Amino acid sequence: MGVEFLKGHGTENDFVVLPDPDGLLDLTEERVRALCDRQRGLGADGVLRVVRPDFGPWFMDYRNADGSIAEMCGNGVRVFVRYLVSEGLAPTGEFTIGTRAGQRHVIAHEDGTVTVDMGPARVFGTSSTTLGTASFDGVAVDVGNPHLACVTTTPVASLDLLRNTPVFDHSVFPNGVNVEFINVLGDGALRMRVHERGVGETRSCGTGTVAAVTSWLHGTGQRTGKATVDVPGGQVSVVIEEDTSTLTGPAVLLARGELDQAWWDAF
Ligand SMILES: N[C@@H](CCC[C@H](N)C(=O)O)C(=O)O
Repeated sequence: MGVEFLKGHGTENDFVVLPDPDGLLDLTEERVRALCDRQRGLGADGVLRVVRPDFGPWFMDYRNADGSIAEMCGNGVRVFVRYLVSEGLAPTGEFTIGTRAGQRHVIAHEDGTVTVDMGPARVFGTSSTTLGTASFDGVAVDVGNPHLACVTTTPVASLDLLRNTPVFDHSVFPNGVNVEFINVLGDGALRMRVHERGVGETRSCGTGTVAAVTSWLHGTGQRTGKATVDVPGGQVSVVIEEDTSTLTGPAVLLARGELDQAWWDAF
């Protein structure tokens, strides 16, 4: 028997899902890197290991494509929830899951979309980033994981995030940072591109969209509000409240199979 896997995505932020209810898989950094590699592995932005702890709700063990561990992944939660519901491990409707950033209340809707209570989005300062020769000012936002969310009038479609890696201030972000570039399309309508810590550019980042809306509101002197966020992989909706935030968007499972045991054992 090989290792069971599924492949899924949330607005094209894609994940390998590894069901591991009893926590038996030895998910090393090297295995994560191999799984996420788009040539020698299945290819993904990250891995979601599905674990059932002795106490408490199903736990999402999230890993970035480079093998690093992150506290939270908003798109990952939606895909994780879709997996639990499709397997009959959780009901359509409301329940709670565990993440490294704490427990998250979710709603699995009948139409396949998922709403995630993302917890508070906390502004903890301002900073800037350099991309190539251009500099962007932004707001530092903690959504369980760190973000630098930069609202800019430079069309985000024109940015070269493939050849350029955002340079950031390590004294503000000692553990690295996810960097968002945001255009305001209208009241309550944003467009975003993102360079994720531990991955590179992705086609969507759920926590990043929450940071983006928080940054836009902050810039307009508001603490609460809502917006849709267009990302290269689709669109999500974000609501920012005083004490918490929610993210709603699609979640897709597209394949399942078995990893060859010899391939797994090679790492
Ligand atoms: N794509 C995720 C965020 C994943 C973690 C991030 N790369 C980090 O290191 O903090 C999302 O949808 O939120």
